[in-house]
Amino acid sequence: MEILSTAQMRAIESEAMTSGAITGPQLMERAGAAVAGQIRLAWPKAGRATVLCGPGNNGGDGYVIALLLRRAGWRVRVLGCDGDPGPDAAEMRRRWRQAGPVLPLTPQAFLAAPPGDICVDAVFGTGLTRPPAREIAQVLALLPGEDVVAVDCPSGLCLDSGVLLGRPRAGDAGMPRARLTVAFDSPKPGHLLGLGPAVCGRLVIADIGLGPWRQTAARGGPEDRPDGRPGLVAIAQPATAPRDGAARSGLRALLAKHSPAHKFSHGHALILAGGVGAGGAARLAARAALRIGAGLVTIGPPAEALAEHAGPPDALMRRAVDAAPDLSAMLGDARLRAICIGPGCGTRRAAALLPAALGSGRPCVLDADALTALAADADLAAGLHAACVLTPHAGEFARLFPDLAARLDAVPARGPAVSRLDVAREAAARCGAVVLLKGPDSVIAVPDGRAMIHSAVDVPWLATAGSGDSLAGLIAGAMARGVAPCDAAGLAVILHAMAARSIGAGLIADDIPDRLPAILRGIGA
Ligand SMILES: NC(=O)C1=CN([C@@H]2O[C@H](COP(=O)(O)OP(=O)(O)OC[C@H]3O[C@@H](n4cnc5c(N)ncnc54)[C@H](OP(=O)(O)O)[C@@H]3O)[C@@H](O)[C@H]2O)[C@@H](O)CC1
Ligand SMILES: Nc1ncnc2c1ncn2[C@@H]1O[C@H](COP(=O)(O)OP(=O)(O)O)[C@@H](O)[C@H]1O
Ligand SMILES: [K+]
Repeated sequence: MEILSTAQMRAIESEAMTSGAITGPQLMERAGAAVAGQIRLAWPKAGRATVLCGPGNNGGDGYVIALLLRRAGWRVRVLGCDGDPGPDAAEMRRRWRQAGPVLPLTPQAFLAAPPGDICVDAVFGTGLTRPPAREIAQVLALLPGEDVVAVDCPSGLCLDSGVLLGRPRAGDAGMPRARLTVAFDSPKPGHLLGLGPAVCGRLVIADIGLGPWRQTAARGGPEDRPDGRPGLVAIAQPATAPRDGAARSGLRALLAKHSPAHKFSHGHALILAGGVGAGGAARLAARAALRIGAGLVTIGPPAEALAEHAGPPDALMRRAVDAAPDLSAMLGDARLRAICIGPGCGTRRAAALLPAALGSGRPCVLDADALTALAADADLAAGLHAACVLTPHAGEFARLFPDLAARLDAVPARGPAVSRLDVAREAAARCGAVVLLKGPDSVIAVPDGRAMIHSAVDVPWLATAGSGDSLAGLIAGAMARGVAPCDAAGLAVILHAMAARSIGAGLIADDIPDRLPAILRGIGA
């Protein structure tokens, strides 16, 4: 599935209307009908609804919804803004007024009667530019506790970033929480990033017939994009991937093994390990690299720690890597196709080995201590190249790119707010490598501007020691198999979350690699 920025969405909408194939009011009718249809599915018995209509087209959708619910037997109360909402929304408001009044959008009017079974939040959508203020803010503050259906998004959420404008990014006190959000055509970044998933509740993406224009836009080069970004942002969402035929076949294509290949055709991955007592992280990575199908996996600790790796899996090869010359000698074998450096490695060891690893030009995952080493030494960062995948969590990202992290931390006063997508893209462009910014909302960014968002908010058990190590191993294993760095990162985050989801509560990082055979079987790989 693809996601669109709000600028891209507006451009596609305007292209559709300019084509003459569809008018603004028709699009609004489709949007309103989609929301009303979802409400009737979720609440089959007609009840009472309060519909809050804002000053723009989101409000216009609200008037359509009000009218359709009323026709379906609901008792509907509408609170709306004065002023000119634009021609399409004005037409919908006029149609509603033939059926009922528009009360002022004030806390007094809202509290004058019970809100009913549901409140429809059609105040702000993609056009939010600043934090809701005054009476509108007061009304929105009354919504928590009600059953809210949000049109496009809960009002106040910046759909480009997933932050609530005017509020600290982490704070969620009193934030709006919809039970259901119906958005149009494609998800926006804010549905998946930051607080988006928590405030949107169940997200339904409604098709309103813009597909042909979206596809035209998707073919355009960077210069064609309204926000100057190349192409559209691809989304990898594990919750939909297993059911989505195209996504499944995409995963299958990356994972398939064909006869008559031999083990070296599936690549050899080297997982560099740390010193005595620090081998667990690298072993988790190595196990994951084996499970994702690398033909061979070698773990490379210093000689003094080699004995620690004598236990299973027996499939794992061991070879001492004491210093950079040992690594360079190993990398003389062209069959060694990918390197993973960082998990449990120790910062000094990572710093010592990185020049040889990066200088080889081999696909390379840099995680944990390798990222810390990188942050401390600009010369090391100069060796990064397009086949490198950096896998920082938020803390490591802040060490590597303190200025970008500071922009992300600032309280967003205006929309669109800076997003994790923006900073990951900037970081990738700056360092010339793939950046996987980890978290419940992981972002994968490629130096040319392509990006993916992967939401794993439903698997909080992934936040456990060693989980990132297994992810790094999955990426290294996939790259050893010849999967492109960006695809390897995307594939790995999907499989990682699918494995975690299938384990559920009680998950520890050791379980993740061992769950892969079942997951791969399910995909049909
Ligand atoms: N794109 C599509 O394909 C389709 C889109 N559709 C619908 O249109 C929605 C987008 O409509 P929209 O562009 O009119 O913006 P919307 O979110 O209604 O609000 C913006 C208005 O509020 C204002 N404003 C902003 N912030 C404010 C604040 N804090 N406090 C007060 N005012 C504030 C802002 O004006 P400003 O003051 O910034 O100049 C503007 O007037 C979209 O979410 C979807 O529901 C569907 O109908 C059909 C298909
Ligand atoms: N709340 C969360 N929900 C879902 N996934 C998460 C959450 N927090 C972290 N993750 C994922 O778990 C992994 C944790 O990696 P990391 O922070 O490097 O852990 P470690 O260093 O202990 O291995 C990453 O893949 C990250 O995307
Ligand atoms: K809304």
